[in-house]
Amino acid sequence: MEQSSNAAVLSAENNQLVKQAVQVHKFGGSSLANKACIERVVGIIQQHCQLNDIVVVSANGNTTDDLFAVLALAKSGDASLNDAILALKESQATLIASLLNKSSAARLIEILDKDIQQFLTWIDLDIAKFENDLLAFGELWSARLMSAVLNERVCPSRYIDARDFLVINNERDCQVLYPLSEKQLAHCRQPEKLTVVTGYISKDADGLTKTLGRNGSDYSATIMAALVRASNVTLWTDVDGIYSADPRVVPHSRKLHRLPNGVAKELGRLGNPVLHAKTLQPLTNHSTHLHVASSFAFEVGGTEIGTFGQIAKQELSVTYLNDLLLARSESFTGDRGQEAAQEFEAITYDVEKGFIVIYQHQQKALSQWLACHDTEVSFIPAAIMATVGHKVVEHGDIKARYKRSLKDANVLEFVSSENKHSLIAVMPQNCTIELLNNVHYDMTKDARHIGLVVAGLGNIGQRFIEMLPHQLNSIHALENVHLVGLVTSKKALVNNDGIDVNHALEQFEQYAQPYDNEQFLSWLANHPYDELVVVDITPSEQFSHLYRAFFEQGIHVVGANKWAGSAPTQQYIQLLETAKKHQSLWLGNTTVGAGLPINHVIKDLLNSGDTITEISGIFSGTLSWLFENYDGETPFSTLLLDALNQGLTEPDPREDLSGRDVQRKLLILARMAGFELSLEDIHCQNLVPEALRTISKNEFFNQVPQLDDYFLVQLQQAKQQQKCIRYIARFSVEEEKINASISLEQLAQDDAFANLSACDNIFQVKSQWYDTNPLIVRGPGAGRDVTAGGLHSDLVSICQQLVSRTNQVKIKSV
Ligand SMILES: NC(=O)C1=CN([C@@H]2O[C@H](COP(=O)(O)OP(=O)(O)OC[C@H]3O[C@@H](n4cnc5c(N)ncnc54)[C@H](O)[C@@H]3O)[C@@H](O)[C@H]2O)C=CC1
Ligand SMILES: N[C@@H](CC=O)C(=O)O
Repeated sequence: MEQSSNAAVLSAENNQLVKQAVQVHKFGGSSLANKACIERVVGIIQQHCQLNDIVVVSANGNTTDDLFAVLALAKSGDASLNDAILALKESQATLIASLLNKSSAARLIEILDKDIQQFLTWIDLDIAKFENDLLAFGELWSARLMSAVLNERVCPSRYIDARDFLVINNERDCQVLYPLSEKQLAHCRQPEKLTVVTGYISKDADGLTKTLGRNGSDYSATIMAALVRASNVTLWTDVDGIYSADPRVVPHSRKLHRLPNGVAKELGRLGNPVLHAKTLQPLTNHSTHLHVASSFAFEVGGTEIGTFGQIAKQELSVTYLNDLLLARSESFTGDRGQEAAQEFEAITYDVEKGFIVIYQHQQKALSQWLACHDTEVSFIPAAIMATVGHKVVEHGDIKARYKRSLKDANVLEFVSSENKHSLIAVMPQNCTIELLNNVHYDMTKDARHIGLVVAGLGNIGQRFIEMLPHQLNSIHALENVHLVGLVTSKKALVNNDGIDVNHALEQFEQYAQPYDNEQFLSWLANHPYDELVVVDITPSEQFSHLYRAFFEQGIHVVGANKWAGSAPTQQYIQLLETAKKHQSLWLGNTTVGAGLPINHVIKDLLNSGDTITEISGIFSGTLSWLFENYDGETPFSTLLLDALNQGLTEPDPREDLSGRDVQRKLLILARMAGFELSLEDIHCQNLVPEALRTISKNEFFNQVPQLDDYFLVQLQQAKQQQKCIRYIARFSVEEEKINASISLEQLAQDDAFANLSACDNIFQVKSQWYDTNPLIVRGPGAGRDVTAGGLHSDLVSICQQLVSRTNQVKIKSV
């Protein structure tokens, strides 16, 4: 088979990456179940691994179960043993032949034959002595095959049987003898070959094969990370992360993008199906981050476990463990109770009340332990349900909510865990799926973390930020909104743990860094929130070109920027389609009339079945303000600079005077009203003299008095006829013919468009229902407060819509 283009990255001669920190990638059995799965994994390795990384593998698919079955048949002397061994051999041989070229396959099948012979010899001798050796074949075959496939298709690779270096004390504790294992591993690794290591197996000091127990391969991966001081471990599995409850039974569980170490450990201890407490043990002493990601959807971001700030610390999850025992005894009080809890790694306990909760299989051992203490004990079947979150026991409100949500359940005991990360309810019956769903709903219904990125910190952007603290504190829909990014044309400040909204602009000044769009988009693609909203308060066409990439990533946009809404027709339609396809929301109400609700009016008429036939009025706050104030006494140019200083005009006021700004607004409204047209279809009278159109903005300001004569003449001519001048936009449809124009008109002094407060916009809408007596929306159409306020209104509206969204759980088996 041909090598992929990525193979070069991993080839020995051309490897630039060897010196980067080592990463460990672990692939579980379901990720390696068949040819297609293994090929997917090879693709992941090509994309995500460097040559000096370590790949840890579990046994392919159900191989371990099959080996256990063979073991059981061998022990019982069942007649079907030979058939079972043959079937196992066949399935391995088929897998090998499907993935490798003929000669490599033949070589591996020959070794497989020898392994099977070895099986048979052990069975003849005494299989009970070789149980672990037999089970170890699952991982051994898997590692051997993966390494051969990598050698053939990707890069030089070598597999290592973990028993050649990994030594543990015993199977019960599985404590690694680190110095010895580290030394032995160093001998086994070859730097120019990608190492594939068997998960799940190890040996003890006597050289006997030992397994690492349930989910042992995950533990193998983190042990490997500790041995080589890896920067990162990725557990590639069949779920795309850790959820706030088991997503197989709680469909509305949320993915937890980032989990603090302590919380993850507690979750593992209390029954999370993906994480196991043992897995996290080797990572406690150094700064390795752990990722859980799906090998079936590797483009979807998984869960990162490590050290994080405030936002990640707010996450809550609900977990449970059934089939436990609640043991009560005098011996479980005081120091002796502590001792028992430690000895049996109690799930929970209370030394004042004298109880501990353990697994049912521990009953015998606990009874033996108690026998020496000569005290009464009572055992009752029990289950626990826990709400887990960073220091959750310190939050009285969460505690109260948890108790309320369990008020109808028969809870025997509530316990706050010692590490403070869980509130545990002990119940005398197994926890039902229904109870789990109800409690999960109660505990997490408000949890939906929304990241907010603000692009543009000028005139309007700064006001938006100033208003933000009050908004976040007072609007319920914004409860879980976190400011995480600030962007201008030159610099960006991004903080996954949140930017202090009260000092956002100062922090931007202090910490923002130069950036480029690629960096920005790559950060957005990997953001750790349930949703991300970008608020575009730039005047930039270039920034509007990023919308498509935003939408492709499911990011929502609130825009004051008029470029995207008035883009060429095909581009605009494509944007709408992309947003729809990826369920991205896009609101741009401030692009027309600042905060005025003209967009709501038009949408409502259309949604109700009306047909719009005309839209006309004054759509420029700047030009409204100028012509309402211009009486020929103060020069027009002085007024223009005044409007600029009040924040009414576009950053370059020629956008207003040229009619371009109004042209865009008319186009946006006409599109909203359901018509397909482009800027070129709108005839526009440009009020900027030719000589001032193409010069720089600064030069324009120097020469701005050149405007004065023209406007004085226009005003005088109008006055001679007892009229005034106003810049009017008109759009109408007659027998499917569209007329759209913008021009300086002379209006009678009592015209509806001639008597506005300075800066007001007026929108006159005619429709089938509002025909002879048109509908009018009027009010301030520009300015810092109304525009920033309008943007906040859009943000609230998006967040309200997002609250009702449920997560798409991506699990292979669901
Ligand atoms: N002034 C008003 O009353 C209204 C303004 N608007 C719109 O609000 C937007 C902002 O206007 P102002 O605040 O007056 O502009 P401004 O010029 O004061 O500020 C613009 C900001 O955008 C940033 N920026 C420019 N290009 C960028 C890029 N490519 N990437 C990232 N950031 C970029 C600049 O660094 C600056 O921080 C404009 O689109 C304007 O049309 C909309 C409704 C009303
Ligand atoms: N410059 C614009 C600002 C709002 O879009 C205007 O004056 O209307």
